[in-house]
Amino acid sequence: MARPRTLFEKIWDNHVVERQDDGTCLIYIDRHLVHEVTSPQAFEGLRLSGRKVRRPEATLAVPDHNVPTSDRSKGIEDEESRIQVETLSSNCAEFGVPLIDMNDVRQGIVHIIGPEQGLTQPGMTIVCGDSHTSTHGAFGALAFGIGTSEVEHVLATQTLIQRPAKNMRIAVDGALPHGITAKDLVLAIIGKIGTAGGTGHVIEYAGPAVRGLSMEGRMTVCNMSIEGGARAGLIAPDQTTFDYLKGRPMVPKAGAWEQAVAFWKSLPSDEGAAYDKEVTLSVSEIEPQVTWGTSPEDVLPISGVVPDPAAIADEGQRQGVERSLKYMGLTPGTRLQDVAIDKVFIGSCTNGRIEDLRAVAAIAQKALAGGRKVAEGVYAMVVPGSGLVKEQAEAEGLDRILVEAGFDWREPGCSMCLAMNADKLKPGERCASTSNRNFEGRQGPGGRTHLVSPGMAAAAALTGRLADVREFLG
Ligand SMILES: CC(C)[C@H](C(=O)O)[C@@H](O)C(=O)O
Ligand code: SF4
Repeated sequence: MARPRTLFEKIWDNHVVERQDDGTCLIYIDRHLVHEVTSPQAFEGLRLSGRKVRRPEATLAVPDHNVPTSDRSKGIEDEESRIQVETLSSNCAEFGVPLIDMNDVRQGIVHIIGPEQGLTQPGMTIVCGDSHTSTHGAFGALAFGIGTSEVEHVLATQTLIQRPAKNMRIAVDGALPHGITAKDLVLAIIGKIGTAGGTGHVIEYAGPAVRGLSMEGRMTVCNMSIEGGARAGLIAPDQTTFDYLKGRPMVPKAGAWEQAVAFWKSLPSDEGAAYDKEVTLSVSEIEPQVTWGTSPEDVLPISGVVPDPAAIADEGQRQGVERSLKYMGLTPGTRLQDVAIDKVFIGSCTNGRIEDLRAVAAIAQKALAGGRKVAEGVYAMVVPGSGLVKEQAEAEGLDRILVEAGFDWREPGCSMCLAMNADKLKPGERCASTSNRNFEGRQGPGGRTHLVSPGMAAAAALTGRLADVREFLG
């Protein structure tokens, strides 16, 4: 009998074009997503060497990082951003690459539109010049970020030179308690394994708590694999996956659909497949999570207090925490729930999907019923992950609830996840954010980021401090 293989090994084996003695492989790439930040030099490289794009139909481009989230009819005010976005358009026109442009209703964050359009499918290899390409692993696709020179290589050849990653399995037991989401789950995982925990590995998430997640939740988990140091995240495809994909524009139709599903069902890891590293976590007791420092692993339950560096024996670690607290403007021992915030950012490829916006609107509606709105002095923005997410939210009336409750309803894009557009924190401002990185300056120079789930971000907006979302749930 054949050796039992993991999901990762199956996808890898299916895509090897050539294997060298040292294990390095040339692998075939099924889909290539492109955005404006990491593609200009790649197209320039093609131009200089007189090469074409090998498979334009397997490539899809969209501007997301530099687009404004305010009215777009006047174009982009910031010159650098405007040039980035215009360059993407002209490169796509020149090389015949399909483009969803800024004014197309399907425009959005690259990792939101791939799944939405059905470009992302189980068993595929998917790359993009962006670290959060790991998001697509939620569908059981091997998806990872690449650098600009690799973007050029894939554009020119539809292949990539890679060494196989190691296999890591994270099994999540139990069921998520009421009010606890995929975001809390992945933050808790990173808190446990650390930001280097997955280094050199592809993480396969398994266990009942993962199986019980919606596709949106699975994307949130896989999205942050990169923050746990992993090359990619993977979740075996199942009925939840097939139901999400069915009928999407780019998935196989009619007879080809049944064939595709039959193949997808062969992908999950075999019984007895070996992993290089295994971690088990139980979530039945976990609380909503919130980061206090400048790394995603600096995470605690909302009932916690700001850690005290004096209690840390290791000098390097102690200095790291001291530096984080200084940057974050936090005092050891402060209850996290007493930390006042200035801004709230709801969006990003981690939490900018329809389910996320529904969770926020549900809390806003409860608050409104109790006569509450976004707290005095707090600015809370909601940035849908794509134009289609925005349209869906508006069809459900979520925007009206949010606006009535005092939230700002914006146009889709990366926005204040990394502040490459006009949406930025001012120095010293503190933000509850549904994004994935709380690095120094990530949301604007001197800005302070606390990573939370959408419900927690809504609770922070309504109370003006880091708050426990469960206070708002019946
Ligand atoms: C700009 C881009 C290259 C970057 C990434 O690779 O992830 C960005 O999307 C981010 O989230 O930091
Ligand atoms: S939303 Fe944030 S994390 Fe996602 S691609 Fe954009 S900048 Fe990167």
